[in-house]
Amino acid sequence: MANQGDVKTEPLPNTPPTIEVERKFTFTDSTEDKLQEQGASLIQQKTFTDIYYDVPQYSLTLSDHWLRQRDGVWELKCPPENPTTNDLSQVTCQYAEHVTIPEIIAKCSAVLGLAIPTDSSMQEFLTSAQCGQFATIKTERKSYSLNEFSVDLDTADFGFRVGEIEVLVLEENKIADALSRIDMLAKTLGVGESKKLPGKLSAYLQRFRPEHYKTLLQHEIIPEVRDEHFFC
Ligand SMILES: Cc1ncc(C[n+]2csc(CCOP(=O)(O)OP(=O)(O)OP(=O)(O)O)c2C)c(N)n1
Ligand SMILES: [Mg+2]
Repeated sequence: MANQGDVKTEPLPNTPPTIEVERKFTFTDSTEDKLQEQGASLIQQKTFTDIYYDVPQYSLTLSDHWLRQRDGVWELKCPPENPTTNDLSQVTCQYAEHVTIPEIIAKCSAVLGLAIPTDSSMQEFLTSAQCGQFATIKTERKSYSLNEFSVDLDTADFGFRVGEIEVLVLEENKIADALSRIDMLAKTLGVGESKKLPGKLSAYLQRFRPEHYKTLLQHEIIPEVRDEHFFC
């Protein structure tokens, strides 16, 4: 995660992308007790709003590129250059997170096959690419810290709840190790599901953008969302 604090600062140029290795899980009231038993401390409780963007043909999300503004700050989550593939990558996600505008424009333009100058503003990029908003999600997040892990318990405004264990790594050769450490913690917390769980955006699309959801599901970009994933 990047730039989620209350103070919005422009990221420094040439900030290397961090790689987020994360695993989603379904949480219950007892999850917080288990976290605290393991020595986790509640470090933050906050609310934020994400606005996601794509072109009408869904080209960005079909390429697993997730362009959003979180409380007004631009972020792009996309696959790392060299993702790790092993058994644990079936239940865990790896994303590079870009936060500098030139990088975001370069990555998105490449996916869209457009030559948009990287010194454009985001507004110029959106107009040239015909890119618009497709989802707005308000999340209440409780963040726990446990050793190198960050554990987020998210409740979205449309009745969807999901937990995430996350480790940030700076180099791709550290991904495999992060995957197995996340797996150990998931088992300790009793949340070691055997397949990927959908996140908030997948659930949002299933409920509010069925055409977009069906297209991403058919291309195996997102996992299937079932009714039991919602709590109201
Ligand atoms: C299990 C799974 N869910 C969603 C996707 C598609 N997808 C990938 S990124 C992505 C964008 C949303 O990322 P996510 O981590 O679910 O949101 P959030 O927790 O609010 O952001 P954070 O604070 O962690 O930055 C999507 C839909 C996928 N490939 N696999
Ligand atoms: Mg996440």
